[in-house]
Amino acid sequence: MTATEHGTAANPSHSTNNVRVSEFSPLPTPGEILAELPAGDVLEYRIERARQEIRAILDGVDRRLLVVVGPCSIHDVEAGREYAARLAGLAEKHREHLLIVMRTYFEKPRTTVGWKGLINDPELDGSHNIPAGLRAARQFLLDVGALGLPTATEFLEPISPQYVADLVSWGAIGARTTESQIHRQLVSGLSMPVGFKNGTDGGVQVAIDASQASSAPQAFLGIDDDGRASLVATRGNKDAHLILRGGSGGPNYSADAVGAASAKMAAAGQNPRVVVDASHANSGKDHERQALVLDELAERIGAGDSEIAGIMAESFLEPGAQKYTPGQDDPADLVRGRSITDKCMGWDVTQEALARLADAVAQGR
Ligand SMILES: O=C[C@H](O)[C@H](O)COP(=O)(O)O
Ligand SMILES: C=C(OP(=O)(O)O)C(=O)O
Repeated sequence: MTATEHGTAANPSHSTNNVRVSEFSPLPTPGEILAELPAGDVLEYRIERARQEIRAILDGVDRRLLVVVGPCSIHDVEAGREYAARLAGLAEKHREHLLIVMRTYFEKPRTTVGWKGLINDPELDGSHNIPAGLRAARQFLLDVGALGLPTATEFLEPISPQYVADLVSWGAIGARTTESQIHRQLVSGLSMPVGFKNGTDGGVQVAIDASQASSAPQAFLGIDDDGRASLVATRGNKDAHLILRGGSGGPNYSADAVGAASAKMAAAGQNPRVVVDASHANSGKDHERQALVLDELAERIGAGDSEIAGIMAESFLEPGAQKYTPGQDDPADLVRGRSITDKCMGWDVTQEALARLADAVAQGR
């Protein structure tokens, strides 16, 4: 007789299922949450128009620069709304040269453990009130949309997009999940342009493969609007593209690195125009370096670069970041408008960096 963790091999009626699951808590269905917090015709029209504009920039038809900018993560919706209102002003000011899309990131991939974002833990205390998180994320997207500002997010979970993706104009798959078949399949069915980050080791081939895989039709397991497990058949996403974010070997935003990555995308039959992330490994996660990276990119754009379709930057009301551990730290002690995940550029630096990018586009495109 073999002893096991839960009994003996002689006791076949003992369940072998969900041995390490402590709870299943049904969520409201996507259909229920969408009915509670509907987009409405005006916002749907704006989102579709923003997606078309982003597509045109990625294809080089619209000569503006796509600028995906905003907090590393949304943890305080009220501060996030203030940031959005300020950014909407900049979007209007620079609309001739920049298409500004706000980072509204609600799901954080962690290197090990840590706060996983507003959807997973909206109360920042480890209580994981996911129904409240889904509603908070959706309400935030509605609020930002009402300002006329398009939104961008990372899709990290295969189920959460059903609750929020209709309100998103640009999506990303992160460096830690670009190689995942689940995420590539997901992108093949998403309605907006989606960029794949290169891997955390700096490898771009995984993102090129991802772009190819997601542009093809796929069939996989997912859920429908009623939350039913479903076979999902997709048409493929023709607007997949590459995001260069640097890697463990260092940055990859130099003209040579961008040129090489762009040529590899073209050779694979994928969009050669790329988005360059000034943050993450391209700035060594140093928020002050982000502005320097953006200036270098602006210089090249001003000199006529045609490979950079867009840039990404992490920015919030206050510069830097503050350490926060759910269940240990008190949310009441947090500095308002400062990131609790990666370090962000502060507002003043952001304004100046975007103004220089707009000037560069005016000069070079
Ligand atoms: O942008 C976000 C972070 O870089 C990513 O989520 C990893 O964060 P961590 O290394 O702090 O877990
Ligand atoms: C997690 C992010 O980036 P990366 O996947 O490049 O680490 C991000 O942009 O928030």
